[in-house]
Amino acid sequence: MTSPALPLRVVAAVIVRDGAVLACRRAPHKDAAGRWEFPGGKVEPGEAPAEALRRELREELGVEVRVGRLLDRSVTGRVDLACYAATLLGDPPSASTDHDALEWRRTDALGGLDWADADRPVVAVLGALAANQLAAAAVPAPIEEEDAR
Ligand SMILES: Nc1nc2c([nH]c(=O)n2[C@H]2C[C@H](O)[C@@H](COP(=O)(O)OP(=O)(O)OP(=O)(O)O)O2)c(=O)[nH]1
Repeated sequence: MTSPALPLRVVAAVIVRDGAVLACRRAPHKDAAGRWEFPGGKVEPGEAPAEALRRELREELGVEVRVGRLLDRSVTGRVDLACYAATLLGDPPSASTDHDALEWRRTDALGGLDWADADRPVVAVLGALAANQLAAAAVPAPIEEEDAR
């Protein structure tokens, strides 16, 4: 008898800068090519979510981030996606190993993109946040490593 596949534990960063967030389009060589998402990836065994997120952003965008609050965690199909607000510690990324387009957008302008199904809940959360709430969420929580374990 086969058991249902376990959810895939994925973390993603909503990087906040000057009132906008970074949306990324999956490159042609990735699954779900052409769909928009927030940068991140799979959590490895034994890794804390914030640690996985910092590793993924270093690998794919070449940036260092400070991880802030958990904005949303939802399971959609096989994907268990936890999205954290984050801020850049240096310059913004100019390219990605996993994406063929990077766009800074205000949260009220995210709806026009073709988002991955798993990202729709966080896009709805972002659409309902005021600019000051978004900025506050990007400030790191003192217990960031414990969030959403
Ligand atoms: N990074 C990321 N992945 C997402 C999002 N929404 C969503 O459904 N996914 C899915 C796509 C993939 O099935 C999975 C994560 O894959 P990935 O390709 O980004 O992760 P990875 O770097 O660890 O994987 P890999 O290239 O080693 O296979 O989660 C999102 O907003 N960000």
